[in-house]
Amino acid sequence: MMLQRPHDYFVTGTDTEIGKTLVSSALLLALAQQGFSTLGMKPVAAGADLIDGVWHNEDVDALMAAASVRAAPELVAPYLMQTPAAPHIVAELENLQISGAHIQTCYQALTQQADAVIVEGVGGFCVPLNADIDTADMAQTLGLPVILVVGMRLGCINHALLTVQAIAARGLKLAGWVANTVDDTMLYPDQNLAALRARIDAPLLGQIPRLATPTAQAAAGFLNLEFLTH
Ligand SMILES: Nc1ncnc2c1ncn2[C@@H]1O[C@H](COP(=O)(O)OP(=O)(O)OP(=O)(O)O)[C@@H](O)[C@H]1O
Ligand SMILES: C[C@H](N)[C@H](N)CCCCCC(=O)O
Ligand SMILES: [Mg+2]
Repeated sequence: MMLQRPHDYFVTGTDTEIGKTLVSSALLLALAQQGFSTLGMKPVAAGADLIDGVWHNEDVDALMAAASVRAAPELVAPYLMQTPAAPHIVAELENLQISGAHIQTCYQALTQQADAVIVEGVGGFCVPLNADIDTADMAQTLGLPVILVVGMRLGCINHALLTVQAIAARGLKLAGWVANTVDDTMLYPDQNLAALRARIDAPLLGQIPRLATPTAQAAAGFLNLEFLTH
């Protein structure tokens, strides 16, 4: 059995497009500020553009830019698919067999190259990867503590609490959560945050406002990893 690495985490979210990549990139910077070498991983990426003959995915590029060391793109993003849609559908269309064992092999190779590896999921916690496994299985296979990004908008309380239940049901530890402002016109933002704080038994690692320029640096300024548990 592999020894638990103290600074590796699996980042999931309440939905797609709610700030997982922004927070993962910010975590990479915040951990580097603490003196750790860092790498990001996006095992399953759906949506890519051909630039100068190379397929690029925005999340993968962002995670590689925020990492403190460079790793081979095929380890950082072992399954990079062209179409921005549900991964199990795209994988089938692109004739890709997504394998949890291969993802684990790539993750283990990355652990040889950095003190901290931050793995970003795809979409929410229970997104299928093929007929047999979903992202929750991937987190379980990697055995990593989970950081939950809650996209703060109306409806997020239910999504967050269901995700917390699903993480616990997989026997995984919720190491912390981040409140990321998706909709800054949401009514009663403080009360929504309080409702989540009262119900999520894990530290709140930061509250990120709607940023005019959503860079990893700007987001990292709103994170406090002091209470991050493993
Ligand atoms: N706090 C914020 N302020 C301003 N823009 C934000 C904020 N959080 C996220 N965004 C923007 O919203 C978009 C979605 O964020 P991000 O890519 O991090 O989501 P995601 O959860 O990783 O999505 P996916 O499911 O596609 O991986 C990006 O354009 C990002 O820059
Ligand atoms: C393309 C997008 N940005 C994500 N990478 C994939 C999101 C899949 C969501 C599937 C679902 O829950 O319905
Ligand atoms: Mg992302």
